[in-house]
Amino acid sequence: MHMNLEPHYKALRYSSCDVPVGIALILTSYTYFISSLCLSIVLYRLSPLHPLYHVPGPTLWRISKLMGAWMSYTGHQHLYMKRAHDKYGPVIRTGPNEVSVVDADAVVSVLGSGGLPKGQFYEARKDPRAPLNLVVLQGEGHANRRRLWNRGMSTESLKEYEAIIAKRATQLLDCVASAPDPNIVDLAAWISYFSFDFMGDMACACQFGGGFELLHNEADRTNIWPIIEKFAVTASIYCHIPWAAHSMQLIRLPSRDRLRQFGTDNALRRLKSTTTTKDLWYHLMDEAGLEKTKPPLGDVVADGAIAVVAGADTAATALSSLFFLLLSHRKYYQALQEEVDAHFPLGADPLDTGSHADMPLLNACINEALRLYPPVTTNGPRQVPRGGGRIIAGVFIPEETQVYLPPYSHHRDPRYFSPSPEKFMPERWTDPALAPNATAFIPFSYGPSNCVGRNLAKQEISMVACLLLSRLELRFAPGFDAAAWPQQLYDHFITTKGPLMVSVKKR
Ligand code: HEM
Repeated sequence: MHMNLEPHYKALRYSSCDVPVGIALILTSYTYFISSLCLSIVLYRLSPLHPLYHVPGPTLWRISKLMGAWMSYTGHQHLYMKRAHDKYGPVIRTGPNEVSVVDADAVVSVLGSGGLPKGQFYEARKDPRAPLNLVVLQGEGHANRRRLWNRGMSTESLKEYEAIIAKRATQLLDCVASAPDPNIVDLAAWISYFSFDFMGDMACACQFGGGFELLHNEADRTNIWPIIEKFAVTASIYCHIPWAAHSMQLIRLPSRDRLRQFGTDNALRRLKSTTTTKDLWYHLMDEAGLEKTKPPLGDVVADGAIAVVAGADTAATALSSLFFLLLSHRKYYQALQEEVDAHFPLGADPLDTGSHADMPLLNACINEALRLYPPVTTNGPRQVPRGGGRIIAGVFIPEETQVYLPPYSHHRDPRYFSPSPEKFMPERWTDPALAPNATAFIPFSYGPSNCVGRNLAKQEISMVACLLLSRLELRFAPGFDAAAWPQQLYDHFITTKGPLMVSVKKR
């Protein structure tokens, strides 16, 4: 029997000499390889073999951190996390090797001394071309640097800073009170100008010239604000994905480069100035000579820049949220104004800090603003070190897992803030019957890496609030959609915010 083998010979001839067929074969096998690899990773991450199988959470989050990156891109990570906690409970899986915990005891065991170190998330925030700043330092290096910062935030140091805050707060008052159209004033923008100018004075000697002068220029001519926000947004997205974070360390990021350049320029200007003012720089540089060895200039430059990043936007968000809440609740606006008037009658200086401790409503309103809209909404995670897991909130969490303790979700948890955790209720801080669980109140985090600038921030917020309430009558601008304002608070580690339009009358 004769078989016609011609077609088979043809096929063989084409496959051996036709290059596209070869490439197609390689691509096909590569695609099969990659798909089966991805599929096996996905199946492993969902399977009972994964050490975090027992922790509940949305399926897509268990599979990949791409969801985390996307949530940060939208700026709504805090809302997604809160919704997931409401659905799945206090300990949820937010990534293949990541959990989020809402639990007051965990605040102490995770963030307190003897808790968990910072991990992979903070690696992504390191600038490979500059010395490390306080936020990304760990262990002994962190403790040594923190000593300088603590001196810069002592009670005596804060006393020294009062005059710097007072000067900028008065400038803010003048700008807001003399706005060209008193019926449409963007209070959030002016407050941000104030806090950038103030942090510039504190950490970069901008009070001696060459500073940001956003208030004076009525605009951000130095472009510092978008530089910081761009860096914050970019970093908040890529630090979810370890391989992307490592690649980002290798490539040049314009916002990171500009931030570094900005720090260096400020340092040079500060070094040239002959000031004897004890600002933050004075302490970071150890100009008093209290350390055995002087800190290297590069470290101080890195910390000067992080002071502006960590201190300006956060305090501005807190102040803007405070005014938003007061304007939305006139009863409390008036009550607080009465408290301010009682402490600062005509002729008294509302910038005097001596009364702050005796102003219960002021402190309660600030706490409520920090509770409902914490300026660091989700905060960075800690990481379980190698060498065994930990029991956190009663759940075994294996080694190398990243652990978030999101302030936004803690602050709206009815176990800790009742009744009505979603409501602005300053009396929960003044009426012992309504006392919240203070351990779950973590706007400044907790433990050895908590916010070193918290007392400065409170002083700044109190001084500005007293001054504006005593000198101005504020209302939402006609037609302003106040209900939409909280939706424009975007979580990018720090918080970006929309305009807060008010009408202003002098009192
Ligand atoms: C209302 C205003 C502020 C809020 C809500 C806030 C909140 C926070 C939070 C949540 C952390 C993270 C701690 C952690 O990793 O667990 C932090 C760290 C930090 N904050 Fe603030 N902050 C504020 C204002 C300031 C100010 C005015 C400064 C002054 C320069 C400042 C400087 C820092 C620094 C340097 C760190 C790193 C501390 C360390 O790692 O040891 N913050 N802040």
